[in-house]
Amino acid sequence: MTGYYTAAQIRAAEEATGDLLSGGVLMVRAANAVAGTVLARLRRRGAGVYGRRVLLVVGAGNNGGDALFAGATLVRRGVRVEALLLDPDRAHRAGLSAFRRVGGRVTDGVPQTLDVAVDAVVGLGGRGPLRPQAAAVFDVIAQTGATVVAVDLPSGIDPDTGVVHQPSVRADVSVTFGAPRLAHLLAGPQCGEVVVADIGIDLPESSVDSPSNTEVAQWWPLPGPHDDKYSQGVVGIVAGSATYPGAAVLSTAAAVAATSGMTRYIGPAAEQVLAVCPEVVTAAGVGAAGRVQAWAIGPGIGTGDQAHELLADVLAADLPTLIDADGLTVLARDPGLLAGRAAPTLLTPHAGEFARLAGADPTPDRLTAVRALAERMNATVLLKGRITLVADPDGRVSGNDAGSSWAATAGAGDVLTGIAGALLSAGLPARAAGVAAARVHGLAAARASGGAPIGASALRAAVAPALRELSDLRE
Ligand SMILES: NC(=O)C1=CN([C@@H]2O[C@H](COP(=O)(O)OP(=O)(O)OC[C@H]3O[C@@H](n4cnc5c(N)ncnc54)[C@H](O)[C@@H]3O)[C@@H](O)[C@H]2O)[C@@H](O)CC1
Ligand SMILES: Nc1ncnc2c1ncn2[C@@H]1O[C@H](COP(=O)(O)OP(=O)(O)O)[C@@H](O)[C@H]1O
Ligand SMILES: [K+]
Repeated sequence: MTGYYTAAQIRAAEEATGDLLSGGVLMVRAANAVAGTVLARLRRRGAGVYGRRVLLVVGAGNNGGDALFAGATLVRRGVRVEALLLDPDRAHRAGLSAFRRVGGRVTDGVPQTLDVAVDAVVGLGGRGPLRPQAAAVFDVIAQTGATVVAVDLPSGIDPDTGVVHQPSVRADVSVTFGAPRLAHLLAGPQCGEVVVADIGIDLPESSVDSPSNTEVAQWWPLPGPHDDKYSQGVVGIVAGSATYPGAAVLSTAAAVAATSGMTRYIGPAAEQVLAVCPEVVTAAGVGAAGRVQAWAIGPGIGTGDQAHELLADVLAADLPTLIDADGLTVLARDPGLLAGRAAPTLLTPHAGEFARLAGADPTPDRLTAVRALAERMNATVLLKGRITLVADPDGRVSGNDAGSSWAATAGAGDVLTGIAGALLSAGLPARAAGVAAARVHGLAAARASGGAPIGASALRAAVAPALRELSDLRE
């Protein structure tokens, strides 16, 4: 599990090292990591590092200090390094003299040919957008095609909320120290590859995490020698309508693909569902469904009285329940439906449904917003998007970066509902079910796409190949 930290947590851990911080040892370690990352990127762009060109864009704080010490190391390796000081009077003193001592040059402009640009404008101390002077520098850098290495995190991104201010730096790689910051999850696509360097600081367990693929693979329920169709979880899907039969097909078929065991379907699209998945067991209503270990309700059910009645029936069963799409719209009008529930509830809104439930848009600070709604609803809330965030009422959050945005297509949410519902029925806790489903959903989207746009049916069809790939990681 990778934990993500606030700036205050990182600063506290640095301070706890005492002499290592005050004596500059931490900064030397950080600088070594920056130099190592720059050298690796220079090698990736072509043979040798001697004579290659690197520009350090240096701000007024310790973030700039990291880059100047790294620059000194690079100069000693024969790299042609120049430093552009945004605020020369406030540049890190010791760093600047170390850089100058070995022959590092200070410059006023961006060289025309450049291999790597180092963003050391601001790190944990950054507030607000990139100022105009720095923004103009990075505009010119973009034209050189240089690889952008961010020290700690790209400047212009809030370390704790991941808010990407405009303008801000977009990095190819971010090299950070001790542990990733919240921004590396919340603004993942802006950070590029994240390299975490050990600088010898200790951190407590984080309340925000993201599982590795191996962890997701270990959690995933697979049939064992003593399993039968009931022991692995039966999920009941309530979805679809005469207007939206597709939602029923996508969510039910996704549940069938996600786990073994049994999938039941309740709704008016039984014929269409059976045409795609003859293994699904259909029933006339929630009460007539027979044995079910978890419910997933909402895609395409409509928002009228009948949908309300269905949701009330499902919730009254007090089994683990996922509520999505129209189910969320109904719930937003009558949040009392959740009263008295003991079983886990997983709400899976996109931004619009979130706003209906919370009364306000989840942006810009999605982490705070999803935590607040989970606490208020006393339910686990999965906020969809490129970065999916799954919050428990106690404030713990698991996140997933889909890695690409091919899943941003109509019906993809129905597929997520089926996958997560199946995991709930297998007994996974709501937050784990949500984040594991989001991970496989993202992998399936990337796999189905291969660079071309896809529809939700293709995404659903790629769930099995994605799971096959994951199962290779099981120990
Ligand atoms: N203190 C240490 O020994 C260590 C510090 N580390 C580095 O130090 C960084 C934190 O250093 P600081 O606390 O000095 O803070 P930063 O260097 O991140 O930024 C602080 C400076 O930037 C200015 N600033 C804030 N927002 C700005 C904006 N949008 N545009 C332009 N300027 C802005 C502030 O006025 C302040 O002068 C970390 O991110 C990390 O890179 C690491 O080297 C580990 C050890
Ligand atoms: N930009 C994006 N990148 C990756 N995944 C995304 C992106 N936008 C949405 N998704 C994912 O795709 C699905 C879309 O769900 P939803 O908005 O409910 O669509 P629908 O209701 O049409 O099925 C969710 O799983 C969501 O997390
Ligand atoms: K930076």
